[in-house]
Amino acid sequence: MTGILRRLLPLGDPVRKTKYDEEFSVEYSIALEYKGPPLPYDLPHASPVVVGEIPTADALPSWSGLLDVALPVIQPVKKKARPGEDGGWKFEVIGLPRNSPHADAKFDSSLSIGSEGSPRSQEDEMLGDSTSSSRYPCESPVHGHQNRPSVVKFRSSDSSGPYDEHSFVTDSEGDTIPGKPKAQNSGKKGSCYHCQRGSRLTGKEACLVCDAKYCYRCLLRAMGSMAEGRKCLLCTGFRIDESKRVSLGKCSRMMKRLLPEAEIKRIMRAEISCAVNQLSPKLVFVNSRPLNKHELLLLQSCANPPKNLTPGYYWYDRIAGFWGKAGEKPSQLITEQLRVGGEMEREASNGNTDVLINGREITKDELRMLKAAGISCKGKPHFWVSPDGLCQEEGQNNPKGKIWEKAMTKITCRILSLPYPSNRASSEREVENKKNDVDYANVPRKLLLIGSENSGTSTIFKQMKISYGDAFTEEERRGLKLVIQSKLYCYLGLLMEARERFEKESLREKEKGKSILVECEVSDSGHGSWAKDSGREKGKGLVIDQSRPSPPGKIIQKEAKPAYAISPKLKRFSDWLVGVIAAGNVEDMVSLASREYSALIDELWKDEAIQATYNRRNELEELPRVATYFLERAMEILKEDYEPSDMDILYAEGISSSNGVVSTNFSFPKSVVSGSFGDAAAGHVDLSSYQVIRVHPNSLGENCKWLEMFEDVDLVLFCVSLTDYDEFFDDDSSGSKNKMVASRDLFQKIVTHPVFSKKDFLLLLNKFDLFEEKIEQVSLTRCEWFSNFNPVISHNHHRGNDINGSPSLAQRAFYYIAVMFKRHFRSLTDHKLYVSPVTGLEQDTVKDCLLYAREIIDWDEDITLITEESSTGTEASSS
Ligand SMILES: Nc1nc2c(ncn2[C@@H]2O[C@H](COP(=O)(O)OP(=O)(O)OP(=O)(O)O)[C@@H](O)[C@H]2O)c(=O)[nH]1
Ligand SMILES: [Mg+2]
Repeated sequence: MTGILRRLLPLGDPVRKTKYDEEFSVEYSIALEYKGPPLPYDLPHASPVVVGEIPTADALPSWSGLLDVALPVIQPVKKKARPGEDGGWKFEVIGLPRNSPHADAKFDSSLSIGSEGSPRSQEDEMLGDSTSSSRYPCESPVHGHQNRPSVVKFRSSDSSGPYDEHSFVTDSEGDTIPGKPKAQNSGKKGSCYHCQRGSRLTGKEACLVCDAKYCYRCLLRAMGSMAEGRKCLLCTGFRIDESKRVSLGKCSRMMKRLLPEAEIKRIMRAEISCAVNQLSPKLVFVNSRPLNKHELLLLQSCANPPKNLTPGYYWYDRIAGFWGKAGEKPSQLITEQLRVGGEMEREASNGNTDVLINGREITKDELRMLKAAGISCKGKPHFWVSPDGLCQEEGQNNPKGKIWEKAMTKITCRILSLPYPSNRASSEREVENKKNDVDYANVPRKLLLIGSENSGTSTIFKQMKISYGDAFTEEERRGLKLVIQSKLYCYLGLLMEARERFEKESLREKEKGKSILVECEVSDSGHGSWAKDSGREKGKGLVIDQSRPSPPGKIIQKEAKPAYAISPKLKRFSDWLVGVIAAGNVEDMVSLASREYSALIDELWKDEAIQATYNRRNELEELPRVATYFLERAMEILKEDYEPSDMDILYAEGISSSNGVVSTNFSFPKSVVSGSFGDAAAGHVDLSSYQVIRVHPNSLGENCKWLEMFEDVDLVLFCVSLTDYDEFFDDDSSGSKNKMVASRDLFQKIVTHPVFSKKDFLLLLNKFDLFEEKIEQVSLTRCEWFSNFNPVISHNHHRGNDINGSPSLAQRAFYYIAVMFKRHFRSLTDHKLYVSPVTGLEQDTVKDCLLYAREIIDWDEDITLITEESSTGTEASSS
């Protein structure tokens, strides 16, 4: 033991951050401080949790969590209901994670927020004892915590996986997700963990985290809105019990009886897609090495991925594609040649036959399978097996036969539970092999798509995928839906901020004495109702005679209500929304409680002040153009059952919420034979497959170190937004920095990275459509790098070629920029830079880029071939 943990103190009072309406959920932010012996790490802050759905009287924002591996589990136990008092949460230490250096530390068993370590208050007493039936969900004897001792002993884990069930793991983004021990039922065996009624035979649903099981009547009370799927309220935010991963998204009959279909769909989707429930790469060991997030992604997104991948130790034969659990025979044939995990060891599958396949000693069952395939194993040979099953002894060019060709192999594999390639895959391979003896000839050409922030790489990637790649999966669509909905809230937030600005402006105008008059129609009661097209300024001193009543129906002028003002209720909501956006919590809010707000959003969007702000959107620089596309359909998009169309996906700002590495595969003719892109049916066409991998610069790590992952790409597509030339951002080192110059710097970093020293680069100068508009308004010389741009402009010039056929201003500027990049590239390398204009939102221009990319790759391969042939020719003649 290293010391005694005295108490957890709040850093100031818990703050009720925002509360904008009684009937909606409340958000709290709590910060706790550790007072004790020094710890070797920083304490994370508790993140606010929004609890949706629970009615006000019972609303109890629940938060519970491990502060860190070595700190105790704490959870709120009671709300002090003193009127006019904010917060007032009492916390109780309920246990310690295993392996904690403080495992035998002593705790104050009840710790109060707001009044340090105070004993139970009168209010506590009034609210009742936590051991009896309670008013709040988390006070109830869920998990059997009703008689909480100061330190709870956890049941030890029986898991043999590479993780400690209660420790923290990092998710795919490197964030820490706490685990939780199994709940213990304090009632009789087999009863509901909540009401403690029923028996083993009573239907129950289990929490994915702590495995507490609830009966039909208690399920919703215990699990609330199930924002992360089937988890108790107190388990929200915790990672799931890995043994339950296979049941993610699989709905039980009880849930079907309990909830409407749409609700079940939402819950199941949340369960599969929410960030905390994702498999952590660090828990998957391949050939004795834990994966990183890129490797896990590669493994999960390959053509033939491992089925039901859960944390554990696996071995993988990269050459033939065999995959199995460590120490066991192969269970599957997955896509070969994936760069994941470490090197396969001889003992990987615990074989004891002295016969080796690709360096692994095979098991007895595999030996039987080889015999059934007619492959002689006399003399304990070491085989080299290719993905198509071609078997030859190491170091000899003498094929022993193909494993998968014999009918007996299939039967033997069935009997011995060994993997066998699926019909489709094996027949495809045969066709391919017949077509071309070299098996690796059709390995996809890899294109790496990268560019600085906002350059349009995700739009181009999506355009490629929609047009030629594999369709978006259900999961990808769900991710995109979250991206679209979150961005929509951000656009609304921007409008709110602008509204406030406009309101202040108009008040200032008013103070100066200018009044705004609007036309309105007199109603039956003699009052004027506001006309829709309000806002004509009439100047100072225009007096309206209010004493003479006007007849109904007559159009009169009256002073406008303060423009851009909104009701207090909308103002509260607006402030709250802006706060959520500023705190970067939009996605959580969308996935947890979005539908609670739809009525308010509807009201807000229809409000005159917001509409008036929206009508001035051209003045809002920070509001992207695509915002219009989504805002006009706000209500449709924020609905629960909204399914984004391909167009919505294309216009969305991003590909997934994590913005990590994404890839797509497609095929199109190898050379320009058919004349039609991707048209395999037109005549004899040699198809090549391609893979486009899009990487966000933020995920490249310090000094772009992750670029090493892409050493095998055939072409780098570097994307630059042409409209960046007059845009600036605040840079830590150099103050305000031009975005085009920043793009050039990133380009230089990538071009000069050692793994790319011999790579071809195709520069995509994107957003040509916007550039054409901008260049007419803003000179290219706004960017210091382009200060020499001085085109001779014809008098007849207009957009597109002028009437004499000479290039337009935009085209000249484009060529100039292209030349500047080419010169820069030349100064860094000894080869040529290819450049293409593109408009990411237009399919044709993206298609042209792909055709160009194909030509560069094909041409490069031809040149290599010619060079190789001529050099072997020279050798032959000289010898
Ligand atoms: N008009 C127009 N807009 C474009 C074009 N390409 C991209 N955009 C828009 O520009 C914005 C940024 O594009 P993205 O594709 O998200 O850019 P990105 O490189 O993925 O940027 P980050 O993910 O923010 O780093 C989006 O709103 C796109 O809709 C284009 O060619 N023309
Ligand atoms: Mg983007």
